[in-house]
Amino acid sequence: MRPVFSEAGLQRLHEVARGGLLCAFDFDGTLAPLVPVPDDAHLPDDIRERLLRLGQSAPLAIITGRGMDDIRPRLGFTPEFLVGNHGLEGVPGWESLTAAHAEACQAWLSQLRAALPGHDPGILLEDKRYSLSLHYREAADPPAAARALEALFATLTPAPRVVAGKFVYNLLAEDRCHKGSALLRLMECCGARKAIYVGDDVTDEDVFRMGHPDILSIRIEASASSSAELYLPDFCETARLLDVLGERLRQQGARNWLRAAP
Ligand SMILES: O=P(O)(O)OC[C@H]1O[C@H](O[C@H]2O[C@H](CO)[C@@H](O)[C@H](O)[C@H]2O)[C@H](O)[C@@H](O)[C@@H]1O
Repeated sequence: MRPVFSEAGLQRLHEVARGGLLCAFDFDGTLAPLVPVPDDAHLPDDIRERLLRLGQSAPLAIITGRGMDDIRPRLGFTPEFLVGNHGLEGVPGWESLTAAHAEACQAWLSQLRAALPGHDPGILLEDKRYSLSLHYREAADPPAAARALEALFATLTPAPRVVAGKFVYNLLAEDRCHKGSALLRLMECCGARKAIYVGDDVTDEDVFRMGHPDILSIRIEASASSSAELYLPDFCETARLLDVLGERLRQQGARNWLRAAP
């Protein structure tokens, strides 16, 4: 992994920052700072303004683990593509696949609601209809809560795909719909030549590990185990990345081809 703000990193950024680029972002930890309570997360005004400016030069996609009903009001603007539930919701053409996910979630919900009262009260169950998140950031003993949750997941039927994140476990139905396949589908839908994808967590690795030659992947925070090509040291550098990317696209005369010319 190389830093974005290095000679080699900027060269890669400049290579992709031309017409035909789709700019895609994760939400929590990438566009919005992480906060202890998931419901308190918000998009900072200065990031929203930068995204609106960037959106004049390239189509925007937000691909988040949150449900669609949750993410939409947090943005305060409408990107060309909004994908929720780690790629399960909002991808054009995939609408018929969601019913099986909803059914699996209902089964897990009733089993978890019966079992969770015996566990740390700091564990938070987030029902996102097509996937579930179990947060343990606020547990009295987070490592013990994580171990107890993992043991509990092993008893669930049908067996979920468990993806660990930042003080969270995501329960997903086994499927090929994930952030990586969602991004490829969005590129196909809008005819994007290249994409840039910025994310910070484990489900973003579904994009990074594809190693797709037309996708420049950027992780927030360096990590030896990540497959992302470049990194930003922390969330505070997101604004700078949006500025540099936007400026470069403007210099290249790039236009958001999905919007009518002004
Ligand atoms: O794919 P993302 O947009 O990054 O969403 C991933 C999960 O984000 C939220 O949880 C995370 O952010 C919370 C707010 O900062 C934080 O409290 C929590 O510890 C993090 O795991 C969201 O609640 C989940 O539904 C998303 O899957």
